[in-house]
Amino acid sequence: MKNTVAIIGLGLIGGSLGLALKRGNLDLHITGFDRSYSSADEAYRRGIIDSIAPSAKIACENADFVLFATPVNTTIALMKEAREWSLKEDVIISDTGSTKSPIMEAAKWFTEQGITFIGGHPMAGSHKSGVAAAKAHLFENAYYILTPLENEERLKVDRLANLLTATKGKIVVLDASEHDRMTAIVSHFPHLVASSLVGRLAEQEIDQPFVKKLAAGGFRDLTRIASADPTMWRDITIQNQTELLQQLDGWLNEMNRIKSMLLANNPEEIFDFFADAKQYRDRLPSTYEGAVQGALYMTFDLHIDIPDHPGVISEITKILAEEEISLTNIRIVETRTDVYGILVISFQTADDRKAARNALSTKTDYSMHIL
Ligand SMILES: NC(=O)c1ccc[n+]([C@@H]2O[C@H](COP(=O)([O-])OP(=O)(O)OC[C@H]3O[C@@H](n4cnc5c(N)ncnc54)[C@H](O)[C@@H]3O)[C@@H](O)[C@H]2O)c1
Ligand SMILES: O=C(O)C(=O)C[C@]1(C(=O)O)C=C[C@@H](O)C=C1
Repeated sequence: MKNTVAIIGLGLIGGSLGLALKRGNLDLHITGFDRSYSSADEAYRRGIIDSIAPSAKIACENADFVLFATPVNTTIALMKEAREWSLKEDVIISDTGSTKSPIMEAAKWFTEQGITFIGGHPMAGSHKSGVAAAKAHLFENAYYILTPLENEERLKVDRLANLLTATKGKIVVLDASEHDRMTAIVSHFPHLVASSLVGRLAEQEIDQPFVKKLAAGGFRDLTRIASADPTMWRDITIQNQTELLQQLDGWLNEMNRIKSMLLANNPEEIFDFFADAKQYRDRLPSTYEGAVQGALYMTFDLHIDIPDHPGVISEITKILAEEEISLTNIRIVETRTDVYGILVISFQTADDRKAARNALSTKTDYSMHIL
């Protein structure tokens, strides 16, 4: 008999999970519920789910796997409602939330009843939200973190991991509090900084209306994530308050250090500050090898969001050849940075890159990004 998977919340992440599970060709029936009927309907029409459930309760009561993909405070509220539901005895419940400790705290009730809840968090996403942005390959090569409670049976974790192999993510098991401490520095705190930088620009614009027109590559790269969904980030910020306060203290110390550096205006000290950051940043595992060139050799990179199959590269290079656009480098990125693109093509000029982007957007459906 087919296993039934219930996905609650059919936005970017729930939709992408549904697509990945479908692509995995597992013998599954996927049912979905979203409080927005139009999202559920779109998910059904795109083949992300096989049926629309009339409520979260009905979706979950028939399910072998439940995946909550709602904003994290909503997930906790739904987990509380689920205490009244008649779930299957051997159901495995998981979530996709960006925070884990409060969710695993709420999960203890399920464990006490003999019901399995294993926290989950795919470390890939976007500033875009909603089912329209869902992609089957969103999680490919990304870390997919699982946070089982201490006494969780290994077999249950394996069953969930087995289901999630369809995402082609790299499954790792972490302790929930360790997870929250790490995501605070690599994801949650940067989000606060990005949004506050945007706030600073908005403030300055009052006196200098022209300033926002000057916000070019640097500002845009650094603040892309500030365009993400405020409900999702409100909930993450509330749930990871303690770690964020720790990060903020560290940041304030760092800003004071920078202030002293600016006051001293010592060229060597300022050079070392930038050089140390560059050295570390260039060595991050997600930094594209070869993307950082010497100052005399500038390249124009196009990041293309592609599924993981070999024909794609020849399809793309064929289009570029037909258009007589030369490329200087092409590489596949094993791990991602802040987009889900995995193919990076470099061009000698901005015009070549523009022409390539135009040609590829006419002839393919792949999303493209210039970082
Ligand atoms: N966006 C990312 O980059 C990203 C990455 C990894 C994990 N996450 C986590 O995944 C979860 C979902 O994020 P997303 O980006 O898919 O958000 P999203 O806004 O794209 O989707 C959330 C969906 O949940 C639905 N929803 C809200 N309340 C509901 C309720 N009570 N019942 C049923 N449906 C409800 C919304 O209508 C929406 O369709 C969040 O917990 C987030 O922290 C997000
Ligand atoms: O790429 C982005 O826009 C994201 O914000 C994705 C991102 C991240 O911070 O890396 C955001 C939240 C998730 O929990 C995981 C991934």
